[in-house]
Amino acid sequence: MLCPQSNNESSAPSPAVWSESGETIMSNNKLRVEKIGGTTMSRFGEVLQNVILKDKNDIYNRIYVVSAYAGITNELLEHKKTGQPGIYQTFVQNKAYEPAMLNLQHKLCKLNHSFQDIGLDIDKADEFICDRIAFSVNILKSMDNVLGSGYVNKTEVLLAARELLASIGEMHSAFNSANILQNLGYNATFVDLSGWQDRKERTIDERIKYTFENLDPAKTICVATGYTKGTEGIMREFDRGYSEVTFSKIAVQLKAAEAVIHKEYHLCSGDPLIMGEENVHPVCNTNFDVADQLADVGMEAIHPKASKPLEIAGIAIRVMNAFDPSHSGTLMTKDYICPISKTEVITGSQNVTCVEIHDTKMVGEVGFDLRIMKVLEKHRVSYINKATNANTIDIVIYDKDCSDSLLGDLRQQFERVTAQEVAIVCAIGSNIAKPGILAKATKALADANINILTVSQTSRQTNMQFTVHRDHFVLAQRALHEALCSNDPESC
Ligand SMILES: Nc1ncnc2c1ncn2[C@@H]1O[C@H](COP(=O)(O)OP(=O)(O)O)[C@@H](O)[C@H]1O
Ligand SMILES: N[C@@H](CC(=O)OP(=O)(O)O)C(=O)O
Repeated sequence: MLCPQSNNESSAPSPAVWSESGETIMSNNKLRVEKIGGTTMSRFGEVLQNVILKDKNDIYNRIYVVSAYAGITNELLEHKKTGQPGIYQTFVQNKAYEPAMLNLQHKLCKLNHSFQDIGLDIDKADEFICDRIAFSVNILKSMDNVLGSGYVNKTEVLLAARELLASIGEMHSAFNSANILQNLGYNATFVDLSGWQDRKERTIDERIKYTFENLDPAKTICVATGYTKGTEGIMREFDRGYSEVTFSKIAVQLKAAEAVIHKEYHLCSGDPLIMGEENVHPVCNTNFDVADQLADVGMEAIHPKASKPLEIAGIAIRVMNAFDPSHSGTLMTKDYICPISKTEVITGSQNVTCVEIHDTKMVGEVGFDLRIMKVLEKHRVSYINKATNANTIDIVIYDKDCSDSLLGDLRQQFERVTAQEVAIVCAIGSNIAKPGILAKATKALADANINILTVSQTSRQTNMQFTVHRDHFVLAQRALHEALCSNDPESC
């Protein structure tokens, strides 16, 4: 893989100072808050070497915010991509959740054993997770009883159960990681933001402030749970991918110099799984707008609700490949504009539907679109893309949002409403305002014999989006990458 090393050093703000009320009033020019994703956490031996202990003379002033090991939150709640039910769904459906919890306990203890060689104290780790699971089962039983009584609001209790279950995965991985570091002789602290057995009501921000008030990251490596308990409910507000929200809130509160995300891939010029790793190159620099464009089609280099507060606070995000430690990763800053006009990333989604609303009364009717938007709002559906002409509006939405009731409501109001499963492919860049770049993209698709169903680009010129037949998803991305990204990997 080509690794263009551009100038992507972020400029560090000045040192942290805590006020009497505990607020940080100046930036901490040393502190880095670093999030480690679930798949990466499962290879913790490599994380130790490549990330945490990479430079043994510079290990402090780091707060690691960790996700549950790969697949664990899927088992606790439901599969993030397929929706396959986990323990939470078992609880919701009033089925036997206790054996499922014991099964999970067995799995987590087995996972513990896989970390024995890198220093995990198996007895302590097993005791920790078994205690927490036993206690969680008791809470679930109580919730079950309360639900059975019929006196309480079911939605609220189920939400609390979802919070409790979600927290188990991150308690486990954070406890283990701190324990391994301690056993290797480092001063490390398990920072438990799960609010375990804490009766006091705190918001997420209050809990973060309260927990970090008495910690000095300059003297201890902090390993924090990606889950934070708060009165607003991290699951209710953000749901899956919540570790990045904890990560972002810590970075903002402690005024970190940089917020780093360690993943199993670089943010690349194209999906390595589609283009082949050898055909893509890491993106060195980009901006938050590009990150939002990626998230809109499901490639969450960072959760949009996590990136926004960082963007507002002026904290740069660095996305790194934990398994390529010599590469400085992708630096995202607010104002970055690629000095030359070029496409930085090709991405897309094949889980989308194009809803076509055709109505001969549309032409010239002021506010026609508003009626469509009201139906979408009623069904709480956010659209990815919209294309329009005199009598037709096409709206691209995720398949999971295209329900019969949504289509039914649209059909009641408009002449002809059809839905077609499609794919969306995007050519994204902080500076793609170049005459001919759209022509080059459409030519690449035409040369690959791909018919474009809809096309859209705003005048800000950061994202050219094409809707194509779903069968063309892979071919379209390869064609666009070949035409727009393969020739100038060194130029960022
Ligand atoms: N331009 C790209 N660079 C890197 N990965 C990409 C890109 N486009 C799509 N992907 C895919 O996105 C996935 C990572 O996206 P992400 O939302 O972080 O997933 P996860 O939920 O698995 O962490 C990778 O599995 C990769 O196949
Ligand atoms: N484990 C949680 C939180 C999270 O952010 O995980 P990951 O970083 O692996 O996406 C989830 O799957 O939602």
